[in-house]
Order: sequence, then C-alpha cells, then structure tokens
Amino acid sequence: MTHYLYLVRHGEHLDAEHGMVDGPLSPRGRRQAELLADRLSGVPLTNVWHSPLERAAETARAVAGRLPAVDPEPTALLFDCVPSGMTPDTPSVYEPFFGGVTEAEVDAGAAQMSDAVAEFLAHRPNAHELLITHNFVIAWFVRHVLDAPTWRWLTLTQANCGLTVLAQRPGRPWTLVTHNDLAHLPMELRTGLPEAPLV
Ligand SMILES: O=C(O)[C@@H](CO)OP(=O)(O)O
Repeated sequence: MTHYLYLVRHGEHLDAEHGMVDGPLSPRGRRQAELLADRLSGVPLTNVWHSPLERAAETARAVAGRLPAVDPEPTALLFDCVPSGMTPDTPSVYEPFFGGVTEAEVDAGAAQMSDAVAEFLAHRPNAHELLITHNFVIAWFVRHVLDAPTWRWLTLTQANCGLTVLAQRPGRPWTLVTHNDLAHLPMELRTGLPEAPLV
C-alpha cells in the first residue's frame, strides 16, 4: 500500500554551461537518462510526470524509450521555479541569489509548489510515480517532507539524473528513502553539483 515518488532532475542540457533557460540534452545528458532508465527497470512505475521544459521532456522521452510500459505526461506543477523568497531566518549569504528574483516570480513559485505538494503527496496506494523536474523543485519536496525550515531548500542540490526517493505508508508521514543517489552514474556523468563529487 506504500506510495513511492522517484524525484529526478533532468539530464545535463547543452546550454547548461551558458546559463540559458532551456535546451536539448547534451550527449552526457542522454547517457544519464539511459542509465537512469536502467536503474529504474525493476520498479513497477505507474506514472511518469515531467516538467514541460525541453530538458525535462527529453529526459522523460529517453527514459520511456528504454521502459516502453511508461507513457510520460507533462505537468506545469513540475515547471522550474523559485519556491520561496528570503525569510527572516535565511542566512545572509543567500541574499545575492534573491537579488535577481522578482516578487512576482517568488509568488508564482510558492503557489506552484503549494499545488505540487498537495497533488503529489496525496496518498495513492501502490503508486510508483517518477517525477522528472528541476533542482529547486526537488529541493522543495525534500525540505517539505522533512519539515525543515523554509530556507533549507537552498542547501539541497541534486545532480542531473540523480535519484531521490520519497515514500509514504498509509496513515504515516512521508519518509525520505534516499537523496541524490548517484550509484547508476559513473563519475564522469555526475554533473550539476556545486562541487565535483569525490565518491
Ligand atoms: O538552474 C538551476 O539550478 C535549477 C533550478 O531549479 O534548474 P535545473 O534543474 O533546470 O538546472
């Protein structure tokens, strides 16, 4: 009766280095998606949801190409967003980040994530849902299930095609099963983290 959510940041995309908004996957990004699909081959996925942005949609298609039983569906709930603004207890080291973010963007992100949490954390017995989305969205889900202070999403970073798993048994709180698991990715494919991982 357990409900599982498999949260994945899209594969590396071609314009990632240049700060572009979106773009097709790089060759590394496609390989990351293939290895993710192989990693998930034993999971009885019931749904694959993805952000409408191309880097997430292409990752979903690459995964589905190796797991033909799944049919990816886009949802705006998983769009890239800034889920919260500065709060009184946010460490001041994060102030520069918020300098480039408008109040309207924060309001829209907060509303989206409120809806996303309500939708995806509603208990669905025996569901195994793969969510292919963005770094900040996954950070927000993890912060939420841990009941961590709002600003903590800023301290959670996920690699491209890293695997984060949440689970809920009926009548119990959500649990964090694993965070940013990279076991399926060789070192040269572990991208998207602030520091290159050493293990
Ligand atoms: O720019 C980033 O760091 C994140 C924010 O969520 O986006 P993406 O996962 O799409 O790279």
